[in-house]
Amino acid sequence: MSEAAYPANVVIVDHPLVQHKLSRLRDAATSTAGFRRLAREISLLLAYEATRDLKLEDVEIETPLERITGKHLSGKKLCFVSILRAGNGILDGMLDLVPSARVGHIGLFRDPATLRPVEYYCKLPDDIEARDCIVVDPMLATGHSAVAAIDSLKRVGAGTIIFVCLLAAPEGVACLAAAHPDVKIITCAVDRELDDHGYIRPGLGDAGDRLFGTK
Ligand SMILES: O=P(O)(O)OC[C@H]1O[C@H](OP(=O)(O)OP(=O)(O)O)[C@H](O)[C@@H]1O
Ligand SMILES: O=c1cc[nH]c(=O)[nH]1
Ligand SMILES: [Mg+2]
Repeated sequence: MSEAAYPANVVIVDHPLVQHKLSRLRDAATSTAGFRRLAREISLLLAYEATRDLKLEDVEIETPLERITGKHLSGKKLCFVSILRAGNGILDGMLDLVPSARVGHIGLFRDPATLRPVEYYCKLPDDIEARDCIVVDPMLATGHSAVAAIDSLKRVGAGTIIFVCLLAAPEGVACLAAAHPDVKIITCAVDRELDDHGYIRPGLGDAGDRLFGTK
């Protein structure tokens, strides 16, 4: 997928720090501890991009020297939604930047034979319909997991939804954009292709296993 062919709702974060950290995440020699730390650091930078359209309103502030009109956040409150388990590797960095956000968890694993997601857990804030959601998962491969998670959020009436990942495959971008054209997709890169096992190539391997050291 050439850059010109991306759907309009795709944002590639080309900041030098993000691209540098992404290369270190891709490197097979990066340790579990290093991978986890890098995922957290890069997520904080992605959170900066994902929150750039938050609404502001005027607020009166007394500085030590004078009274001014400043700005503070207004509008809908935020909820981060982590697609378990690898989403938790992104969640921590996001919460570093927005510690007051509520958090939902949707547990999905990909059936290795069908590459279809199987839901095993869902816990969302009671007031989800009053919140905008940032859904986090490091990998957008076929796109089926992201579509299933966003289907669940829309069923319970979530507000605006943004999807944040580290890496996407062209197939995943196309699938998510077709199912949910209203959802902005923020990623560090769109890689070449999916392989026959549904892995992103060149990719970074299995994000969950690299984050948690399970293989
Ligand atoms: O776009 P898709 O083809 O649906 O694939 C992407 C999904 O695969 C990975 O999770 P995995 O199923 O390996 O579960 P894990 O997070 O528990 O490791 C990844 O974290 C996504 O959730
Ligand atoms: O490349 C991939 C695809 C799905 N899930 C991963 O962790 N990596
Ligand atoms: Mg995994």
